Amino acid sequence: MTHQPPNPHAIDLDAVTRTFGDVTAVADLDLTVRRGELYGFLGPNGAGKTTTIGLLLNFLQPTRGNVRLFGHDPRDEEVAVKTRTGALPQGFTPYSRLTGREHLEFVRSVYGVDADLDRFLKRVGLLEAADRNAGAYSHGMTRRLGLAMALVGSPDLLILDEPIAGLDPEGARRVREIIREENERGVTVFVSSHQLTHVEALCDRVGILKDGRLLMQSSIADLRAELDSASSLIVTVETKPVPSSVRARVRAVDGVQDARTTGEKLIVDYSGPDTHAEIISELAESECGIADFEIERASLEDAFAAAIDSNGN
Ligand SMILES: Nc1ncnc2c1ncn2[C@@H]1O[C@H](COP(=O)(O)OP(=O)(O)OP(=O)(O)O)[C@@H](O)[C@H]1O
Repeated sequence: MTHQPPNPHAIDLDAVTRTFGDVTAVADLDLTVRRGELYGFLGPNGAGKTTTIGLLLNFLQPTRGNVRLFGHDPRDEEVAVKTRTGALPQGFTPYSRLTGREHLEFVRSVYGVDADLDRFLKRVGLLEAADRNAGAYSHGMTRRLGLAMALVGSPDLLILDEPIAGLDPEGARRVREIIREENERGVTVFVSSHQLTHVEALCDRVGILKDGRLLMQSSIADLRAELDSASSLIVTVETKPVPSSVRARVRAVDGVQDARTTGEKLIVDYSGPDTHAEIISELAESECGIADFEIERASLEDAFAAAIDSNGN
């Protein structure tokens, strides 16, 4: 008998399209998430994140293409997929007449596991409120209850739709910590957000979705390295205005993307570790001279905004 190695991917989307009437929510999406990875699925409102998550959870079916979790198509092998997956969907609302604890008891019975519910309630900070009706929980408490429900079955894959949005700083810190701990014990995590700051410190890799298409995918480390060299040099010149011939010379320096003037300042966008030194020597030799200069580095948040803006806006 030949032994099949386990599929290395927890998630595989192959040319997946999902339309609603004439709206294309997800367009020809290819995306893979390796086992054990912590993947941040980013995009502005309406990008198609919730639709993608609906496809992963088999709440929705693709119009075209294939979805696979651990190598299984959730349409054909729903039980095999569901028993390994814990999910926090975006619109999760608790049953108003059940307590927080009863919600977890329900999930425990569905999964047939012997979970210590107090441990889960404590982890999400709901132990004291566990015997209150969940219908009266605040938004943050509801999200944390949803997260506890996703965890009870000890899943191999967690799919979390905006788990941090709307939480207070303590709630956000707690949820991030839980996500990190789960990932450290080997759980693959797929977490969506419309704010890079919510997931930046957590994720191994991020993908940015817009209009149903993946604009870019990168490890946070690569994104950061790229950005470290993407900066603006802001130069106060000694003699203004800056002649167009000087701007043209600066623009011709390798690594310079743009050079523009505002008042007595010349602003040069550039990338590359040595570019700023070349710009400065070019200007020092010019008729403008340099009175002062500073370097402004782009933030990850800027890059996220730029990636979204650069496409179709
Ligand atoms: N059931 C539906 N019927 C019609 N259009 C839909 C439906 N669900 C989603 N859409 C449309 O698909 C597109 C993607 O929506 P989706 O909810 O997946 O985006 P999102 O990235 O999750 O946005 P948000 O961050 O606002 O939750 C939007 O244009 C939305 O209006």
